[in-house]
Amino acid sequence: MLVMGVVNVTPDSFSDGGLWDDAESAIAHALQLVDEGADIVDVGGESTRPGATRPLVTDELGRVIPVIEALAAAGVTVSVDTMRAEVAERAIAAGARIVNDVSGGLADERMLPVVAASEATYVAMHWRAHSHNMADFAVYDAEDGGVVSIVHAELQARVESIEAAGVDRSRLVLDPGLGFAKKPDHDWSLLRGLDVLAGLGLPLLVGASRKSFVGRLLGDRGALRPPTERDDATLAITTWLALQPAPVWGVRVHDVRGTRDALAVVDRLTRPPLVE
Ligand SMILES: Nc1nc2ncc(COP(=O)(O)O)nc2c(=O)[nH]1
Repeated sequence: MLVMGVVNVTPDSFSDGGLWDDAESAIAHALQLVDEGADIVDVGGESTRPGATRPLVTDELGRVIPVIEALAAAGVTVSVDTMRAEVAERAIAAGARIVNDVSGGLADERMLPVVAASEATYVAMHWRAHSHNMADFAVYDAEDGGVVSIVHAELQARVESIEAAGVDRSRLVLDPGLGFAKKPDHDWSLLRGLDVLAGLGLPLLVGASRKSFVGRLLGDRGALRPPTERDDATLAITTWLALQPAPVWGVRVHDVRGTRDALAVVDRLTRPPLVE
């Protein structure tokens, strides 16, 4: 299971906005995550939390490109977290080897041609435009099999479009998009239904870290547990994922050190004994 560390170079991300919205501190934080055991660093310049105002492309580029250049030059495997083709293109040129597109190619019609023209790995996440329209959620409950079967079908459709655009499936990773156009119950159902999504035959990336469905579980009297106090519960999810018969390709996390600790424990307890 790969560990993808999150570096949001944004002033307004939901869990760590503004902590390192300048290149120098973002680079330092990313290198620290690598020291703590991150296999990949995911650099994002646009907050995806509900209601966030979109930065200009120039602002998003200004945030992520200097960070990606420095990290790639330092030998770090970098993914760029962007919905914009221009940002993906410039990030690949700067050394990013993965394009992490929360829209799965739906937000920018130029994205798939850009990815097709590259050798980058493409993470396509399940997403719905205008995903915070409450009406979107009802459909998950209306149909039998619920959210898992609908996300499976919608991801399958994305895979077909992505392949048709010339991106070989060997470069594809899928992601259920926890917290995007879903209610908390849907997120928990998707975690429990990852084996169904694995039936798509592609690696899965899971981004549960600090998400609001975790905050709601831990909160009391209706209040959400604050994002920075959700890491322990996130580790429990990561541990549970690592114990599944077919563990996912990777987890996208803020707490890399804790994740590595949890995976070390799982490995020690599940590793076949050298001698009986
Ligand atoms: N592939 C993928 N990318 C993502 N990017 C941002 C966020 C929002 O969380 P953040 O604000 O902590 O980055 N979540 C995901 C996710 O779940 N999967």
